[in-house]
Amino acid sequence: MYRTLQALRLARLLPAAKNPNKSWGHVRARTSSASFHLLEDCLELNYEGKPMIFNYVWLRDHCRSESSYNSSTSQRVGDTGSIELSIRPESSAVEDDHLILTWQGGHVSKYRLSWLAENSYEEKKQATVHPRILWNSDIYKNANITSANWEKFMSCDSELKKFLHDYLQYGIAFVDGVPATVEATEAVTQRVSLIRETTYGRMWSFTSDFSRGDTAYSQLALDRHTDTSYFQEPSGIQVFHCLKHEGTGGRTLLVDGFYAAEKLRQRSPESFDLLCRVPISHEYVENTESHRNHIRGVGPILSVYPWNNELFLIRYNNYDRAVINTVPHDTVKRWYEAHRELTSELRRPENELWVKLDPGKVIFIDNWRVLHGRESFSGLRQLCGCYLTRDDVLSTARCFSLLP
Ligand SMILES: C[N+](C)(C)CCCC[C@H](N)C(=O)O
Ligand SMILES: O=C(O)CCC(=O)C(=O)O
Ligand SMILES: [Fe+2]
Repeated sequence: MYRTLQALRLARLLPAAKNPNKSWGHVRARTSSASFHLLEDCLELNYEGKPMIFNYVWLRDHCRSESSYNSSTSQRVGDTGSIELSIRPESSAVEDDHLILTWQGGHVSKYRLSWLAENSYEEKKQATVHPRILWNSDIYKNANITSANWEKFMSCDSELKKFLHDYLQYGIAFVDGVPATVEATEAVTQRVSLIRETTYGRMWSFTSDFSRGDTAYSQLALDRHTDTSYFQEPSGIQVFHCLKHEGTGGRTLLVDGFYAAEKLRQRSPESFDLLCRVPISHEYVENTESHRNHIRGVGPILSVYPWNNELFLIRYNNYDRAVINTVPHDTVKRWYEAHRELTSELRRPENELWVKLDPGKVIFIDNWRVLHGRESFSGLRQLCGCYLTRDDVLSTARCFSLLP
């Protein structure tokens, strides 16, 4: 106890700013589980056995006092543009599980130690942003995930929460018993997110009538792919509801793109890195009597968060991939090798989940993760659906505490 107090006093007395030679020195404070010392431009904190470092500008910018932060709107009030970039605290202490810094000019900032720990880079780089269960066909089937029930889904938050939980884990989720109409399909999507209107409409309902300049509007088989890869930000969710099918074939193929990409990362890290680094264009060019579009988006096949290397997006659509003209010939050769390796993983039969979408069954597909395709078919087949925004489904999930 005595030593703790002494250390605290020492920490307060030593003005870090006026002590350049000793700036990284041994200004220490201890409570039962925390110690810290002041370095040249940052503070090193050891909390519950974990070391972490906070820059002084960062600390001033993240002050949670009323004049710096509005806790009822969770918005910053302080002006980051007027913080002295070489700012340093004049005194520092740890008291009651808080770090207390007094800045030049007298402003006092107080940070809960557990808040600092949760928000430290050291913590974030270890943590998974979006925990998931990667699957192949057996893994998915053995998990016995049940579909949500339309009636309950529309009225009961616990049914929606379970659905969202499954959707976040597997990147696909189903609602059963939905009336086979566009209106009911729209209603079911409104529980989850907002519709992303595109050139195909808000809600779309299509047959193989070639009404648009795209092979989706045919009876042909479609290999696994993600949709709207030609958007700078591909659509977050794909919703399908087969309203009618009088004929054969037409099953839906689903492949977990992240399962395949993680296999590639294990087998061939250089190929994985290359697919993360090389930007590729995708294009939607439509020139018919009724529709003219020329949409182009650029981005790598795989995207990972830079701080923890976690995958968050796969764009894979060989139909819509545009001319590659931004990559030198030697890199392009390596890129084709890496693309082939990923394609082989995606095409492994054990990774393919085939489902027949019958009227009543609405599927939600995470279009940033799970690829879809279809078997060729005969007869009249009417499919309706829409794209939904990704930010809003994640927001719904956070409101249920399903994501940090
Ligand atoms: C879903 N819906 C039929 C409306 C549009 C299909 C878009 C097809 C396009 N090749 C793509 O992959 O984005
Ligand atoms: O017809 C289908 O089942 C899906 C076609 C497709 O890939 C799409 O519309 O995005
Ligand atoms: Fe598609």
